[in-house]
Amino acid sequence: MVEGDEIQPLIEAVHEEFVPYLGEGKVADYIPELAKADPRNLGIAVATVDGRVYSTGDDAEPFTIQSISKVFALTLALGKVGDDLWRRVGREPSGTPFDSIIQLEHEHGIPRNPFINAGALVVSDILLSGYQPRETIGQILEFVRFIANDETIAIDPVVARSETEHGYRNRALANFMLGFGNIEHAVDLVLGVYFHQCAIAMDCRQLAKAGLFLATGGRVTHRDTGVVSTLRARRINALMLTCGQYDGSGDFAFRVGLPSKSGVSGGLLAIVPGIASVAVWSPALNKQGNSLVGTLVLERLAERAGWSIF
Ligand SMILES: NC(=O)CC[C@H](N)C(=O)O
Repeated sequence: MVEGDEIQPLIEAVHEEFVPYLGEGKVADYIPELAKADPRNLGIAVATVDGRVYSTGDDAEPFTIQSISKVFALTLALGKVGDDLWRRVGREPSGTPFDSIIQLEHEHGIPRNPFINAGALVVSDILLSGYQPRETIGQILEFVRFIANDETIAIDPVVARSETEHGYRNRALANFMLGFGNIEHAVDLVLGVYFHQCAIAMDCRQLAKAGLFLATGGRVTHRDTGVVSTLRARRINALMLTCGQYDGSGDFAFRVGLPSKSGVSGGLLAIVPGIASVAVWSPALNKQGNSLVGTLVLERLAERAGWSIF
């Protein structure tokens, strides 16, 4: 298994190997601001459990983390309400696209899992309980800054506004679940929280550091403290493996073999339990709405480093 100083030359080699593929796939355009992304960007960062960070390519370029934020919002919500959360959200892969509404009618407004949009909207609704949207957004941002040990992480207001103006499907999902009694706050407030968490901007190094608590069994490396219990960290990893790539989760587990979460801006976070947290960013997407080159990079990296949970 590749470790320590062997990681930097490895990620540089994998970066070089996949530069010729940049431009394949399609940048998301249903949020107009995301359509401006350059499909030729590729950044890779690896944060190891000993606190070191290795990175290459466009590793210092911030991008909005979009659905990767669902991991952090879920962690925060589990901290607030514990296993009660699972009365309102399931834990099964959906086998449908991230913004699908189809299962919600059959399943009475209970989303399949917290990583599809419907599930994340319920998580936002849970986080809103007892707080104003501004406070809730502040709590999510503070949590991300804490786990990444980086106070400079911020929300991109232009992307948040762009999605607020065009988030028709998310509005439909929230209203539909409100009709089933599985949304408790006004839809605009829930969407406000959700769109702002999706617009948290980070570069690959910051994202890899933010995910590290899932590789350490729940501990942050910069302070001698736990964020979640080891059991909860394992369970979040289990959900990332089964649901983190939407209807591409099975193929991702087959090819990469690591718990992961994707975002429609082309970011990917993958966890190597006990070893590292890996962030890859390349904006052009595959059919499932996950980074096309990012997935290939993770597949090669996991293979060459000998990283797999299996
Ligand atoms: N897959 C994603 O990253 C989706 C996030 C995006 N903000 C949306 O709700 O559509």
